[in-house]
Amino acid sequence: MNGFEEVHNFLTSWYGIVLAAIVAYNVFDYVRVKAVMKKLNCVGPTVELDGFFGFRVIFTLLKHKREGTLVDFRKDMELDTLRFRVAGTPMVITRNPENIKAILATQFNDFVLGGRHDHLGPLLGDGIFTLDGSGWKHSRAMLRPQFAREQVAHVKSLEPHIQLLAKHIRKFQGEPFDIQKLFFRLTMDSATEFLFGESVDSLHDETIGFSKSAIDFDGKNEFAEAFNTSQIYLSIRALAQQVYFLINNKEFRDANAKVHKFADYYVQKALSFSTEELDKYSQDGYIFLYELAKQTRDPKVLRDQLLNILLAGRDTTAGLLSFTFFELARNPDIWLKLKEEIYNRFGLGDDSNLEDITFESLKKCEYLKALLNEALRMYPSVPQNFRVAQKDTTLPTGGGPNRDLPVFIRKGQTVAYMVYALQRDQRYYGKDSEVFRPERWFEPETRKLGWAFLPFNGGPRICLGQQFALTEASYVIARLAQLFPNLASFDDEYPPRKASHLTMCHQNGVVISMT
Ligand code: HEM
Repeated sequence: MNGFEEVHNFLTSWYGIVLAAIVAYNVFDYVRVKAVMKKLNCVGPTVELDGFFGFRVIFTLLKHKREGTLVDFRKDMELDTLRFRVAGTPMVITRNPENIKAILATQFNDFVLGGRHDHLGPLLGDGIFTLDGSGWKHSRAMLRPQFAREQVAHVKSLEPHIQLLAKHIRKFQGEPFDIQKLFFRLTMDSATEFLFGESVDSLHDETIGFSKSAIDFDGKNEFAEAFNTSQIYLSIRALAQQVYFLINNKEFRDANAKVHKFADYYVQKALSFSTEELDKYSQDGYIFLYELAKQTRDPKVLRDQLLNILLAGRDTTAGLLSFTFFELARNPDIWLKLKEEIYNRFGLGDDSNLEDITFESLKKCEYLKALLNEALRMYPSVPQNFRVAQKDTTLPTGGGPNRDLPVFIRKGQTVAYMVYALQRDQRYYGKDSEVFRPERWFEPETRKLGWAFLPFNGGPRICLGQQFALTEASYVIARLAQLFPNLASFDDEYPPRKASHLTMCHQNGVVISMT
């Protein structure tokens, strides 16, 4: 066979055709991308050398996850914006505030949530947190008014949960305990009460004299645990990206079924009431489900939206409280200043006037506000997040030799934005950006931060529960300062190891003592 015949045979074989198609596709794509980049007046993202197709990155990420340093990975990267591959899949990451503003606000319509609906769908269905486009718009329009009304009212309903939390703390009699575990139970109880009209009472247990048999219906006791289990699987599905469907075992499906059973029970109860009855029951206290049931009678819509909000609001608030107490316990001077403010405004001890602690009066506690800002800066509950380009587009800056030209983002490209890294960047927070210092929030520099402080996101998808969360966290902190003036840390590791699932918390808990 001569050379010509060999080439002819290769080109007409199946593998020859496949290879030629791949080459042709890549040439066509290259030419197309060059033309689009010229039209959009931008350059390609700076590409980081990432070894063989970026397979090394997977091992690096897993190592960081195991060690509780996943969010610290990339924090100190030299460039603001770059592209690297994770097991062959290109990913652009940025911590530049201008780029983040473009993704979330000025070029909002160029980006979508990507695979979130597939990853979280088995538990959350179609709701504000999982939907894009018109489905999201509709959800947001429906849910927004509920938050405006709720903001003012909800501190009173927190007090019974605080009393239970205090019982748990007292039972340790000054010995060290993990307060993070208790905060996760507290926020589950308060969130279920606010959303469904009845708490799952996960803080009720034998150790403080409650019997487990005191339940209303089958499934209530299992709910909190099932929700936690399901959330772990959801975070693994989100990590698994395109192969998310492989994570779908019986434990996950059973946990979802238990959560749905619980939610369905309350949805059916709400649907059995007329509008007048719903109004009457709401008079005693705000119930999210009952307000929503006045707008829609569709049980699936009600269930999905409630679970979306529970997922968005519960762990985030528990994480904020846990990190705040972690730092308070390590910093006696900050704890002292906080107590001074709380005692001056609301008094001290069991007999302080609870009526004085309201949404409005908490907002006037400037040191408490600075403390929460600082906790959200150093430990944002959502430390990194993703969007996917739904068309060829650009990010405003980070490309070219001086890293100041617009960067090309192709359709389908995942862009990760690193809030944790951004909020510890010395360019915005100064040389002591790694120091927990609430006082910085009284300095003029922090007024100019703009998009460099983003714990609640920005743009049209900004957190709906921001005021709700800050009010709840403020109330819990103020009440604990009144009830337990003495606080000590038993965590000897700093910086703390952080577990990063869908949200961030302490990998090893927050061990403190309180009396
Ligand atoms: C410290 C507490 C909280 C933090 C740090 C926080 C942070 C965030 C962030 C970063 C997002 C954007 C997620 C994204 O678009 O990918 C978000 C969305 C959302 N949050 Fe929060 N959140 C907190 C508490 C709450 C609470 C208590 C609620 C409700 C009771 C809530 C309800 C929501 C909802 C409904 C969304 C979706 C908004 C939309 O997509 O239009 N959040 N939150």
